[in-house]
Amino acid sequence: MEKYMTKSVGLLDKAEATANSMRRDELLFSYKGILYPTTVCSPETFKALESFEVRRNDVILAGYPKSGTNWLSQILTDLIAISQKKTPGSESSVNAEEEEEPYLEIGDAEKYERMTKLPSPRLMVTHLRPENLPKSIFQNKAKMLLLIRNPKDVATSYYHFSNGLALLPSYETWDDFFTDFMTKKMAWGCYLEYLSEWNKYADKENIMTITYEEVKENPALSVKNIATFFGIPLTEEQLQLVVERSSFQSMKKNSDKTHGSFGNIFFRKGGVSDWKNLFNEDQSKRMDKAFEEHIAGTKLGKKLKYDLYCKA
Ligand SMILES: Nc1ncnc2c1ncn2[C@@H]1O[C@H](COP(=O)(O)OS(=O)(=O)O)[C@@H](OP(=O)(O)O)[C@H]1O
Repeated sequence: MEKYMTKSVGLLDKAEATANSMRRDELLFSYKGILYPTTVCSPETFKALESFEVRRNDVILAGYPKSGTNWLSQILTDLIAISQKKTPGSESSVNAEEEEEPYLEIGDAEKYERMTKLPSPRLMVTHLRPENLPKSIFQNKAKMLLLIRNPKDVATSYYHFSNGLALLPSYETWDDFFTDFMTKKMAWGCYLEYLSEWNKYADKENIMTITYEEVKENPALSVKNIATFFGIPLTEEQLQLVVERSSFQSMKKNSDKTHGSFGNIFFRKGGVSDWKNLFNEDQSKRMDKAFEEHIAGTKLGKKLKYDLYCKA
């Protein structure tokens, strides 16, 4: 059997090879009204996920695609290592035997059985909407970090990602992508609906919401707050180490180890406001209107500071 540096890279490599021989209209399938990539998700896995038992001390990161989940996942991995008295990034902090694809809904249906053998705390990442997560997450009150990002940058990042990977439908023009983004044709569903659904959970005490923009603005304070939420004490030195290792430059530099040949696709620009290079005035107004209608007045809507990050 081939050996990959991480399970995720192996899975992605295979998915890309399969996707290369598929027609564009075969790349996504619909499950309970939401589209997902055929090469990495399946109805069997979704079915098996329903009865997965989440433990109270599992660490869960939820975020729509392109909201910075790889970034926050790196921060959480290091914080978990620290909580286990290991040095982040050291050989002893990684146990390849115990590794499982961290994205909950990605992989084969047997993964949940394998995960029952993993020690606590298990880190899980998901792009799913809350109603499609296993009920045990909410019943067992596992702590969850909900990551959100301004919708214009999410769309921009998603556009480049769709054209960078074979497993997602690619687009000849940004205009075509924008139309699909606004009409619910994205893998993992419509982002504004995602925000609206998660907003129903935003007041729960076991959920902490954080924005991509606030982590970018003040990474040290963000890491500190995340550690406090998960009950992980940190020395100043450990805090600096986590911040340093999770900077865009460090992660991009290290990406040949973590993401193989996909590094440049997952770590593209890592900034705020790149949307200004793609959106025309009309598209910008259309997003403003949709945001105003569906999200602006909600708790998550306010947290996104839309006027600051999405208006010229
Ligand atoms: N360390 C760090 N700092 C700042 N920004 C970062 C970092 N790591 C990843 N990124 C940016 O996050 C975007 C990808 O989001 P995801 O990781 O959620 O993508 S994925 O859906 O899991 O593929 C994508 O955003 P864009 O650069 O705007 O495309 C990544 O570059």
